[in-house]
Amino acid sequence: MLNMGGPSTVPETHDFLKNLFSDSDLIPLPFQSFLAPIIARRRTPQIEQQYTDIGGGSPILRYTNLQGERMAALLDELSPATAPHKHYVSFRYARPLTDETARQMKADGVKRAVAFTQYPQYSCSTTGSSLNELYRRGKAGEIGDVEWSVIDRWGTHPGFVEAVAQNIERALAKFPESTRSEVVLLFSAHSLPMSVVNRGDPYVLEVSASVASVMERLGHRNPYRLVWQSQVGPSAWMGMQTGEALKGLARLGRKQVVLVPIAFTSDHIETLYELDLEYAKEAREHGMEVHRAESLNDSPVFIRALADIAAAHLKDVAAGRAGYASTQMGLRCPGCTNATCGQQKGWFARGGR
Ligand SMILES: C=CC1=C(C)c2cc3[nH]c(cc4nc(cc5[nH]c(cc1n2)c(C)c5CCC(=O)O)C(CCC(=O)O)=C4C)c(C)c3C=C
Ligand code: FES
Ligand SMILES: [Fe+2]
Repeated sequence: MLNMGGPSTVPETHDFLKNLFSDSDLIPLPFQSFLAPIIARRRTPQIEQQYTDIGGGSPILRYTNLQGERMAALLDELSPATAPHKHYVSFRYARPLTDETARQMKADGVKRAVAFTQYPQYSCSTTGSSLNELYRRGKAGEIGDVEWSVIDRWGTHPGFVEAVAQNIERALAKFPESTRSEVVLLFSAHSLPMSVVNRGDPYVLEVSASVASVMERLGHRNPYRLVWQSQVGPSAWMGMQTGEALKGLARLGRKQVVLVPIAFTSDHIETLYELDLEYAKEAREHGMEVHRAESLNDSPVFIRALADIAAAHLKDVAAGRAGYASTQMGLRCPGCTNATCGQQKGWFARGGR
């Protein structure tokens, strides 16, 4: 289960940020190994405060383990031919990091594994970075003799769409029935720098496809927009920004809003801090009524979807109906200049050999 991870406790924040700013697949910096620790240290106090404000750390490891355990149990029923199943967590910036998981898998003698991204939509800055790291460890022999396949995206899977839709319906139910159909659904995803969008990264398109699927499932009973949050630094990022959108809606007199996190499956500072504590509070000051759809977290509908996605994948690969990775994963961004992307894709297409 691949994801970025988050500091489980506040004192882990610095290492998390240092790993994040050291990742040239996410943030290419000149003199990266020199600059990353400096930027991380400068940013640590502010981010530590945010993790303190949301209860002392990121819940992502707890939720990922819970999702993984329940998914594996369901998989034993859905796919007895490949049982028993076991989940491992591999985070890009927080423990358990890929090298730690690699050692564990090697010690356990794992022979067959699925690299299952936990980002619903594909970006080279997120899933791509995790796969590049896994490829480097695998190629160096750190994981042992494993046959790999990849689940690289699932942003329009009906089970995922259903789980998001149900959480939106629960948030909508908090509004009075008389005005409920006027509530604006504001889907919010982590933004991307325009430099990444403009090299042909698929994320913006895939997040849009998720939103379209969820709206279809909801029967288009409410107006909606997709907006983008959490940009960092001075460069141009994909917009419109979530905070600006809320202000604009207030100005237009559209004062009832459901905020929907659509690109991350468990709670993190971006939902709990940015959406709940910053934006929703500010919006209420503008006289708005804002409710947030819950993150998927331990949603049984979502966990069932994870198991369905994995079961279908295992069946397809075993039957030779699909390669080790999707056809979409085989295509590099037309503007990609990162040689590792090409090597990684070739390696996974051969089952990690
Ligand atoms: C799936 C969504 C995400 C994409 C796409 C993404 C791209 C991206 N992010 C940065 C820079 C930073 N991201 C930071 C934190 C962070 N990012 C995501 C998700 C996506 N990022 C999450 C869920 C989190 C937070 C973890 C949490 O617990 O909340 C940070 C660190 C925090 C900070 O310093 O503000 C940075 C920096 C870039 C440059 C990028 C695309 C290239
Ligand atoms: S940046 Fe997208 S494939 Fe390399
Ligand atoms: Fe980010």
